[in-house]
Amino acid sequence: MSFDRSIKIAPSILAADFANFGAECAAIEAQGADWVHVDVMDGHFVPNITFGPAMCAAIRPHIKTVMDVHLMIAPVDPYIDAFAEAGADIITAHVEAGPHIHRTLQAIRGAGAKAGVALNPGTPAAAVEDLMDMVDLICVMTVNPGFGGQKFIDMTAKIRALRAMIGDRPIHIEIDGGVDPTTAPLVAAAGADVLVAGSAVFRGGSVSDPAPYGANMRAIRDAI
Ligand SMILES: O=C(CO)[C@H](O)[C@H](O)COP(=O)(O)O
Ligand SMILES: [Fe+2]
Repeated sequence: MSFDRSIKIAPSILAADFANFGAECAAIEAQGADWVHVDVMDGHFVPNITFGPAMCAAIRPHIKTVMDVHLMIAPVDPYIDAFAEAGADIITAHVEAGPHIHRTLQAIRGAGAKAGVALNPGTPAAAVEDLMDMVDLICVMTVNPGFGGQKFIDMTAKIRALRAMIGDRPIHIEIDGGVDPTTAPLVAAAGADVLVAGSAVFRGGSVSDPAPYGANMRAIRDAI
């Protein structure tokens, strides 16, 4: 995976048809998705449960681009190898998920994946200041994690602070939650390059009628 600073759209399959994940991944890629974002929730770190490494391994053959795995679980470390073996290109852990995020990021890279760190809306940019040499991606949550379809929380000041902190290092800034044609231009202007969008991409479409996925992604790109 080479570094690319251009704007990328990463549809979250949290908004896909849960009975059809493989076909949904293929459909969003065919419609122009740059990455596929996979939300793993444990009912403990966040108040919702989704899926684990076996599901990631099952959808991996249906993803040609990048499988971007967002872990909303605690603890993280016991599961890193399983998600790496499932084919995750990027594994993102929350800074709030445990006391040893530095060790977690080392373990993610050690398992052969790119390392991401996520910040909840209530966590300041300064929480990752000493991790700049440990991360490939910083995920700024613009909702409180746990559910799709929530209202965007403005984190543009945090994104600007992170962009300044990153300087010319090859680190992505990913935005997750409530991204749509109205909010995407704000976060892109602040310095984000990866836009996760669930409901705004999947609305109106299906595997048998995937054209709305493409139109929804074009609407986001055109708005930026
Ligand atoms: O991590 C997440 C929620 O915790 C999801 O990736 C996010 O909410 C995307 O969904 P939407 O675009 O519908 O807000
Ligand atoms: Fe996510």
